[in-house]
Amino acid sequence: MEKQRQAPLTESQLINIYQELHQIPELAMQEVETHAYLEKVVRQFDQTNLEIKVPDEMPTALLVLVHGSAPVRTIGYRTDIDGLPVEEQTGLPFSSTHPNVMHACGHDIHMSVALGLLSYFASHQPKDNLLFFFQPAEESLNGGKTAYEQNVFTGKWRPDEFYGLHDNPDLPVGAIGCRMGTLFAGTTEVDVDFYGKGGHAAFPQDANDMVVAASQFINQVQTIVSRSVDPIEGGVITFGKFEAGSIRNVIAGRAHLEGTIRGLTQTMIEHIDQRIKEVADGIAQSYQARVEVKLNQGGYWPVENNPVLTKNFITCMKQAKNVQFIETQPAMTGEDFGYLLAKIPGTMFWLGVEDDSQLHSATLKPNPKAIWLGVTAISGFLNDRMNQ
Ligand SMILES: CC(=O)N[C@@H](CCC[C@H](N)C(=O)O)C(=O)O
Repeated sequence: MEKQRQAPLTESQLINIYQELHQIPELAMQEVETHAYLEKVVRQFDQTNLEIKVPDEMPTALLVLVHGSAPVRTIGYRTDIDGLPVEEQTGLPFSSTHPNVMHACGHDIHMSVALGLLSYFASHQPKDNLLFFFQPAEESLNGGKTAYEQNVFTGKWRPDEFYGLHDNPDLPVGAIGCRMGTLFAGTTEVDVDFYGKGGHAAFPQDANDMVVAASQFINQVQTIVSRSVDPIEGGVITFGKFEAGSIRNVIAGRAHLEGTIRGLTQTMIEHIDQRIKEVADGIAQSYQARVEVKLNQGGYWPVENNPVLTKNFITCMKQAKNVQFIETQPAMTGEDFGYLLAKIPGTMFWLGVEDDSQLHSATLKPNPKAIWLGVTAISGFLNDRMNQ
């Protein structure tokens, strides 16, 4: 018989938590205030079946194990906790209080859902063990991979299967989206540095202008996806950062570019990586410049949903009376949960937050009603899974 304990968090308490978390976004591996907030909330739950671990190797991570009543497995639930270097422009009364940092990817929604689930299972002891992993550094620095490599998931802290969500502004509020196979792309971070010769703006013949070389490079890489990638498979190359020069009348001797490459298979990512290097070398040669290309995939592997667990997840969500389930297409967003799913089988899925703004936008305003709907849908699934 399940023992009733202290009441789980209510919808309005969870929305309040979301608004408080929204105000304190922090960048990858710097999530000190967020970590303290999460730990404070978790310690207010009924502790009877809870065990908390803060790994020495990753002090902003938080693991909470809910001991089951008759466990046959440990089910993992992962949420990311970091923000982005974006200056918020939502005008919300609970906007970020941290200059130039914002929860522009909805990780505040993710954390609130996880806390809702955890508070529910702290009050209603699950049958299986449940492991909640509050993961730092999803947006950069691949916190998932780092945690795995630092043996955070050892012994009783290793889940047998892993689940995690990402919010989606294009889906109706509270809808659950998922698909068999690849959900998200793999990504590679790419840095390109062109080195030439600075000089006076008036004497271009004595200099070697890297604004021109890097601009040509940017134009030419646009042809990689349009001319070297199978259109049915697709791929993405975006350079979001271009730095060169210091003043109008000095020719820049250096240009620095930062971008991201995306593909739905590892083969495609490696193909695009190779073409980037070739284009950069060609530009360097034609402009008599030197170029350095650095590619780093880290843990951003394609997010491959496990066939058996995902079929079960989709079936359960489709059958749930209170859940709107939508079968989605693969997306070119990246996620270091892809690395964890390559090590531990599981499923990633979307939670609709219905908004006109896109992820990573300064005006993103996810609909907070998604939190309660998400908690209801996912706790239903987890209870279902534990009875199989
Ligand atoms: C869901 C989402 O937006 N994820 C990020 C993941 C970052 C990937 C990595 N830092 C890169 O840029 O390659 C995304 O940008 O898709």
